Amino acid sequence: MRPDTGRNDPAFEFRGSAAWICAGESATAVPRGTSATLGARLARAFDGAPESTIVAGALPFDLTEEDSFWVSTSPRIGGLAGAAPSMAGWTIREMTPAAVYEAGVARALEIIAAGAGQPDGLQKLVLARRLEAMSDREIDRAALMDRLTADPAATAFMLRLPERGQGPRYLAGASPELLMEKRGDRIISHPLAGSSARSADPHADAAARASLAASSKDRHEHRHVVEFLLDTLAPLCHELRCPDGPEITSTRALWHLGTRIEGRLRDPEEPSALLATRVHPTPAVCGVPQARAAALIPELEDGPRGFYAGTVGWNDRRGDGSWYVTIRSAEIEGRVARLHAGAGLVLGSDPETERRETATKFRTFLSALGLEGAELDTLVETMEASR
Ligand SMILES: C=C(O[C@@H]1C=C(C(=O)O)C=C[C@H]1O)C(=O)O
Repeated sequence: MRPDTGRNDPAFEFRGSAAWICAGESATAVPRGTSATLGARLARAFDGAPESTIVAGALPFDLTEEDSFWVSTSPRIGGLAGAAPSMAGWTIREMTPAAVYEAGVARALEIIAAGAGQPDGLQKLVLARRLEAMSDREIDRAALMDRLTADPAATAFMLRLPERGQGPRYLAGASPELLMEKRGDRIISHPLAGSSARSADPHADAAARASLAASSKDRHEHRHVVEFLLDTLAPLCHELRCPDGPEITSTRALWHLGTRIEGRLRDPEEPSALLATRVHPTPAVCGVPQARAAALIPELEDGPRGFYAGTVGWNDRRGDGSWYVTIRSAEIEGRVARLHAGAGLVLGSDPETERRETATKFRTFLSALGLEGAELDTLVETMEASR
């Protein structure tokens, strides 16, 4: 059953495994700007607004580019969703051919190898590739949102973006990664890094889980993210804790290494949207050192990330809210969905394995588009096999 969100096309909508929140009738756009002015724009949006007001939005990967925010004075909030109507008729184009992606990975690995042992050498880089899915009809966003909700391990989102002249544009996805949640003075971040494809065969699935748990390469990849978050959050918190090592978490398509980090803020007044900008971009989507990685990404990728690998979320009057890493996502414009997927590279990564990982990561959104079963398996296998 679909949640009764009151309207068919809200400016924003988030659905988790147990609750949903979406814009009411009165959503208006927050004036656009970059993260440098976000605090002031949030304050203005909440100034004199009713208690129930919520601001929701998306921050791009590159925080010097403009974000996209909505304010709703009468958001609708409720308990659970469900079901998945079917969709059909897709043409898929790999915008980043396998060979181009692998060449980018190989180049990044050379840079990592050349910097090994040097204090400011590149240690980790997340490289993404692109895919376009074109439907033979206008994409049914309500059906898509229902299908994105199918995985209880992820939070589904659909958010209207500024138009670019080809009609309404949306950011949609099912993110399994919590960047920042704030309730009062308590914060949680649950980074993921280190991945392995799941399998329909229970034995193969258990083996994939076990080999991820034992993989020192993946643990190394993961440790970068946790260390970055602990270092960034430490000055903001008077209490900060996390388990000694990562746990295994999963979505329907992937096993991941994950670590739940919890803290108590020194300044509980700081809005969750701004806390999200402080920790973004983590090495789960960028790299180490951060500035070096952020400069290399546009050089080594074959197109701009836009809102991919940024963050989406919402923020209420008290500053409480939840922000998710914009992955397993796409931009939707008319009949076209533009997908991105990336993989973290460290010393010891292999270009072909990383390319396979991106194919698996595309699976989440492609299955939400209605591609499933043998059709989806064949598509992902072709992507894995193509050269
Ligand atoms: C970059 C993506 O995912 C991120 C990278 C991961 C990895 O490299 O193992 C795992 C989870 C995410 O933090 C993506 O899905 O596009």
